[in-house]
Amino acid sequence: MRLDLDAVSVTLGRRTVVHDVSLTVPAGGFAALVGPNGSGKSTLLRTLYRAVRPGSGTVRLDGRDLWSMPPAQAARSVGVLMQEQHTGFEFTVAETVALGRTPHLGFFDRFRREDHAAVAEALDRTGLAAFAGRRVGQLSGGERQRVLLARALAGRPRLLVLDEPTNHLDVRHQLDLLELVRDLDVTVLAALHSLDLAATYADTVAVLRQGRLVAHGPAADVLTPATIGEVFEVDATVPPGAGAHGGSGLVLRPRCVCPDRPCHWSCRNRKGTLLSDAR
Ligand SMILES: Nc1ncnc2c1ncn2[C@@H]1O[C@H](COP(=O)(O)OP(=O)(O)OP(=O)(O)O)[C@@H](O)[C@H]1O
Repeated sequence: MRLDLDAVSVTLGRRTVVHDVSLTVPAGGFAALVGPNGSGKSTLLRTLYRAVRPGSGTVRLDGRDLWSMPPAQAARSVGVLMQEQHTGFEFTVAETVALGRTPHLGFFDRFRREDHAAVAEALDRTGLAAFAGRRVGQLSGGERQRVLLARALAGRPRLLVLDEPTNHLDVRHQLDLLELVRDLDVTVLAALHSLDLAATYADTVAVLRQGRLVAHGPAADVLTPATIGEVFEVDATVPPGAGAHGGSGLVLRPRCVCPDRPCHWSCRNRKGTLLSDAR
């Protein structure tokens, strides 16, 4: 399913936090969304699962306006793994994953064979089949994250929206999750904080800064020292040979931007100047 964002802007309260973002992810493509804290990644993703309506611009799935679709059709098309998503701790893993079938069921419908099959497949793909009868409240944070991914997959979405999906996961499970996502026959837009994971797994990387899209393209073109240094306000270098085995190859160090504007808290700490001294 092709995803097109066309000049999407979002205003929250009185502040416009996403400005005129246009980008396309082709059917089956995997785009990573990177940017500093507060740059608007989650807000942009929320427009894709109809949690926040754009103030202007359109979101289209295979050419159809997502916000004009019946809600159930939109819910069937888009699977979501949000940051800090809550689950009923008393439910078992299988019951939680089964909730992913809700958009496919009418109010009085019982589970059909295809619903059971979708749940079993999602449990299997995420390595949770052995956990099916465990209560979600008895799982670790990382295991719960996998349950939420399985719930999203159980809906057999055609667009998967992931907001920091590797939160809580150890390094092995971060790689497992992104390998799984990359190999799905699904279009993916994922906010990621790790530039290395974005470079390794995504087909393209979109960079947001203060709500504006500043670059979108293959990682090698986008994750350059100049762009990343400017957007994240860090010193970025690529040592010779770095990146040859995957990842961005970037080595990042904090940068002092004090001459341009009030001293950032981290460089103030490095210089040993306390906030109270600076006032
Ligand atoms: N409900 C809200 N009302 C007003 N402003 C909000 C609201 N939610 C978020 N914001 C602001 O919108 C901006 C973008 O937030 P958003 O969560 O989209 O950023 P982000 O890039 O996902 O950040 P992070 O990397 O920290 O998760 C931030 O400045 C945030 O303070």
